Amino acid sequence: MKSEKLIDRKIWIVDFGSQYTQLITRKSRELGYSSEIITLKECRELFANDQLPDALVLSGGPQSVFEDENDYSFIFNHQDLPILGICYGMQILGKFFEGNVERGTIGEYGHATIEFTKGHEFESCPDNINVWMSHSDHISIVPKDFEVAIKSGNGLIAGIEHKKRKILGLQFHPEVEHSDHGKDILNHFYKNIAKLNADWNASEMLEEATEMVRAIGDKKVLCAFSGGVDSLVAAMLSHRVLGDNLYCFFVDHGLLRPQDLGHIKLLQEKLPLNIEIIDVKDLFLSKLKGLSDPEEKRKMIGNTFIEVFEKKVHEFEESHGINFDYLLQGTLYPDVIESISPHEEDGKSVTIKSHHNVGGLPERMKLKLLEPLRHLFKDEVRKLGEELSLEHNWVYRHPFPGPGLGIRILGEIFPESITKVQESDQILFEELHRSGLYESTWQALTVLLPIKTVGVKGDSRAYEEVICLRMVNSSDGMTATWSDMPRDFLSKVSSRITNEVKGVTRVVYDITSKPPGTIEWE
Ligand SMILES: Nc1ncnc2c1ncn2[C@@H]1O[C@H](COP(=O)(O)OP(=O)(O)OP(=O)(O)O)[C@@H](O)[C@H]1O
Ligand SMILES: O=c1[nH]c(=O)c2[nH+]cn([C@@H]3O[C@H](COP(=O)(O)O)[C@@H](O)[C@H]3O)c2[nH]1
Ligand SMILES: NC(=O)CC[C@H](N)C(=O)O
Ligand SMILES: [Mg+2]
Repeated sequence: MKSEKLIDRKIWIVDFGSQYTQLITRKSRELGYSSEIITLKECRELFANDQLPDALVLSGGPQSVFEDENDYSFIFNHQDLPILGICYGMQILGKFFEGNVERGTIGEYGHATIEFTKGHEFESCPDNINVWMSHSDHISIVPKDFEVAIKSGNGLIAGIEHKKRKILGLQFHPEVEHSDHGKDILNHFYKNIAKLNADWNASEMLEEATEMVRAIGDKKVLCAFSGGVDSLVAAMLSHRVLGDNLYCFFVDHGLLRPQDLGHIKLLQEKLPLNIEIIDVKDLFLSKLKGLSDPEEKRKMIGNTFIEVFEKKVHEFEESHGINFDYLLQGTLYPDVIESISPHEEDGKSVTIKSHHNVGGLPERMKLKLLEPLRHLFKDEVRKLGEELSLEHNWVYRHPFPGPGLGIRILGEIFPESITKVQESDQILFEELHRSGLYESTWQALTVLLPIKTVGVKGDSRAYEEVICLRMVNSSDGMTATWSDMPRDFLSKVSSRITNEVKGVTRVVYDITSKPPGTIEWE
């Protein structure tokens, strides 16, 4: 379900299934334009209700226009609507406006040079630039009323512009990092062709998120509060509206690090929030006993979270006469995007991992979800945290997943394995802080590998387990590269872990990016 707020967005991006669609939103927002991804179906419904954006972007996509039977006249009949077609989106323009699209045989993948034609120079772009291509079909004859605006190094048409209307087609992907001046190219479209004004900034984001909370009225809200950036920002902005109607609960499932409980206690002391710690360590451990499959573990953790909150709801009804209407969570846009799919009506995409907080609530709970950050990316949430004047180190705290160490102990979870990860994690963070490297990586963690290797400790043979260090750089967790940490630091952490953590003889460093790896190991 889309929020009604969607119709206030300046730019809508119709998703045809490109792996880069999400980046178009990001880059547009970085340029200061509010934008949101929608499906073609949603676009058709909104247009049918006379709801139009200030500009529409048609994304790339894996299919070929030769197999596309959609009628796009509902879009193109709007003479004044600024439209940008990227890759597949440009081929849709080519077909609709009766140019010629040729089915590709070899394709053009990777870097290519492009050149702007005379009269079509783009602001802040030099004449020749390097861009990222990923297509096989191409436009061979420019449609009527269009001109070639950009040519590629190998003579193909790389961009077309309508002579009178505000329509631009690009065969390459300006949204990816590999395209030089990609953001300038998008900006040229928004600013000089579509004539939009930038409107997206921290106070606008805060106002919009607050409005979602205001809209629920005088209701009791149960907040799933982890102390992580997302739920902290969600709770603090909600508290300004809800005051005493907001009740925060922190679930101690026993899969936490020492730093997490410390952080919660500090927040309890320093914030105006009403935060209760629910100790359910034994419940979680008993539920997880015997489980070793990652998805089974994740689902069990997710369900147990719900069970714990359900009990709280009853307890408050019975003992305090308080009825909760809403569950407040720090769900972010990437979680929401993952559940949008252009291909299936019900919007289900392939499940890589079941996140503990997006499984939905059972019918019987009657709680509605309140997710004021559901339109934002992590770095935007951090900006909101700053706008709310929250302490810098709270806002820039590394993310920590809801299932906690449960997904950092591969296979079955035993109490001794929890201790090993807790202790190694503690050492890693002490050293990150000591060396001033905490903010040079986006997320740091240790994983326990349940395999034994031979080592030598104090002249005797050791046959013990392995700790893997993982540190990554990212902006929103959707993609990541491994952090190239200084050798001295890695060596210090490794020797402290093998010396101080019982049962660990070997430390390895994970040098896998995402994709193909994910950040967590399960
Ligand atoms: N231990 C917990 N107790 C209560 N709620 C939790 C707990 N862990 C996670 N949640 C809920 O699940 C949501 C998603 O978790 P997630 O880790 O993605 O966000 P976060 O903890 O708020 O921020 P961060 O990503 O920085 O760790 C949280 O916003 C919070 O609502
Ligand atoms: O709240 C959460 N519940 C989860 O179930 C979950 N799984 C992964 N993560 C965090 O999400 C980011 C991306 O992780 P992955 O690359 O492993 O999918 C990383 O920051 C992970 O720590 C989770 N957060
Ligand atoms: N990336 C794309 O949008 C590709 C469009 C189309 N599938 C092609 O191969 O040409
Ligand atoms: Mg967290």
